[in-house]
Amino acid sequence: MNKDISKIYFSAEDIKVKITEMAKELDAVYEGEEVLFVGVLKGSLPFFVDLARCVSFPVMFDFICASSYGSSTHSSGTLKITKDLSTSVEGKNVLVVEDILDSGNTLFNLFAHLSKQNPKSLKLCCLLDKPSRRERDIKADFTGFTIPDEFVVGYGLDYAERYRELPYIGILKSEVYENR
Ligand SMILES: O=P(O)(O)OC[C@H]1O[C@H](OP(=O)(O)OP(=O)(O)O)[C@H](O)[C@@H]1O
Ligand SMILES: Nc1nc2[nH]cnc2c(=O)[nH]1
Repeated sequence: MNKDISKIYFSAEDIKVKITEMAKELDAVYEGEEVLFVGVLKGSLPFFVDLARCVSFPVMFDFICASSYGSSTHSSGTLKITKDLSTSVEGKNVLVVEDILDSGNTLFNLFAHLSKQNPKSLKLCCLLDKPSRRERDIKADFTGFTIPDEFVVGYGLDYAERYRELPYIGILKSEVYENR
């Protein structure tokens, strides 16, 4: 285990099992449809590719690079889009694929941005949900794990750009961010 992690919350195997369950849920909703998966970079990347390979319907890929955190464990509340989508979402089934829904600031603002572009449908799929920290009225249509108010890293989730490569999701030792 990485020395900065105090506890593994979800192992690589736990994540794999959960993604298989989520893919079945998605298959039931999107049967016979083509879906544009919109990955919110950078944190969603591992989840995005693993999920896309597990579903049975045809998937198109696009990515938006949006962040409201920077090098902090608290949301700034404002969304910075550094790379927008490369295709139009108009008339398409759009599934936004995210690693975590926390304050809701990022996804609330992103949904406002995407819904203006008239997609056929617009839904949200998050691997993790931290409802106790919500500041905006937003819910995921598909959720993997609901977690308490702890800052987690790994499987795409970073702290100051580190730990994204870990195959599991764990809790970062508080001294790592308290000592910065
Ligand atoms: O609900 P919120 O409080 O807005 O938090 C959720 C957002 O925080 C993380 O992104 P981050 O801004 O850290 O960027 P990253 O994906 O590049 O790590 C995560 O990927 C979500 O986009
Ligand atoms: N790495 C990480 N990024 C987040 N963004 C919002 N919540 C979190 C979290 O718990 N961990």
